[in-house]
Amino acid sequence: MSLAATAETPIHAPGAAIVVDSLSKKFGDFVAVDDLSFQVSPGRITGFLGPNGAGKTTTLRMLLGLVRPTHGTARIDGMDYAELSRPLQTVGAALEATNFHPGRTGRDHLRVLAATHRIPDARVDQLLELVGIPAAANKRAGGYSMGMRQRLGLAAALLGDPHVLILDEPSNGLDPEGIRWLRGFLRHLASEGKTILISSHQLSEVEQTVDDAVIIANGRLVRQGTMDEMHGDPAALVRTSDARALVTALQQAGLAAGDEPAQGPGAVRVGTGDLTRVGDVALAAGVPVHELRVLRTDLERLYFQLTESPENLNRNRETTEEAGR
Ligand SMILES: Nc1ncnc2c1ncn2[C@@H]1O[C@H](COP(=O)(O)OP(=O)(O)OP(=O)(O)O)[C@@H](O)[C@H]1O
Repeated sequence: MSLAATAETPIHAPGAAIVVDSLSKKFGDFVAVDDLSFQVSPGRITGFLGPNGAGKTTTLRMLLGLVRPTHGTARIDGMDYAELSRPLQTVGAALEATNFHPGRTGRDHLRVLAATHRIPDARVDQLLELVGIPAAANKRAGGYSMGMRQRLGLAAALLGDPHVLILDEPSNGLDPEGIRWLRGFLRHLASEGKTILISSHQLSEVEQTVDDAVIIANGRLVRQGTMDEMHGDPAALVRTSDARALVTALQQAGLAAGDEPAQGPGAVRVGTGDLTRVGDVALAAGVPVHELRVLRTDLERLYFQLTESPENLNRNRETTEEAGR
């Protein structure tokens, strides 16, 4: 089943473990989250994306029962967080990478958490190994780098082996190797059937990690769907020394084709992802081909188009003129 959806027609994912429905949060007169609806499917990594101040953390905090919605619901397994009988075993969350007692070692931090939920110490060591900080486990968390704190937060989230994971900006502070590690790690967890929701204000960072995306701006949903849907219909880019002859040949073969000046001289866009077919048509027409590749929608550009369009322009961004008043 396709997860195709627009801002107006939210995803209805069968068996969704996370369901946000008409969710709003006001702080005084300020609407931080505005009638937001989306669902998150098991076995998939969903990116929760939006610029700074868009309302991502507030939404995640409502899912975790830390902020009370003004209107609507944010449910996990069909329940408010407070209704979950085994919360740590249901949902693991890492909201901030800084909330560790600085004087406590990483291992002790996890042990305290484990003890209060009757989770054996063996699980703590297993997790420290799994997130790649066994050597740092006996050092005080106060001396951890941002990346190490992220890994410790991830271990804490996984302590109860929950089937839902909610991670706020998990790649913050990770170096490129750490980001690659995180990507593989989350992919492995998703392959086990876990439901994973990760927030980020940087699409480029999560683009290769997520299967689905929910994009918000100013507290409102602006787009959601699978990454394939975000990329749009497949197209081919072919570069030739005779664009006119190639376009004619492609059109005669029943393919939509036209010049694509944005891609430079001699570029032709073809409405198919089937590169073999395009190459065969060019060969049959005797037209030289200098380049042939799949043309994808630039997601970063799409993200900026969506989040910086006039109606979605970031309300938190004051002009210097306004700031000076
Ligand atoms: N307790 C609060 N009281 C008043 N305003 C708040 C409160 N919490 C959040 N806000 C405001 O709500 C808006 C959304 O904040 P939120 O932290 O949810 O955004 P975000 O998308 O997570 O941003 P970032 O990417 O910077 O973390 C911001 O303008 C923020 O200042």
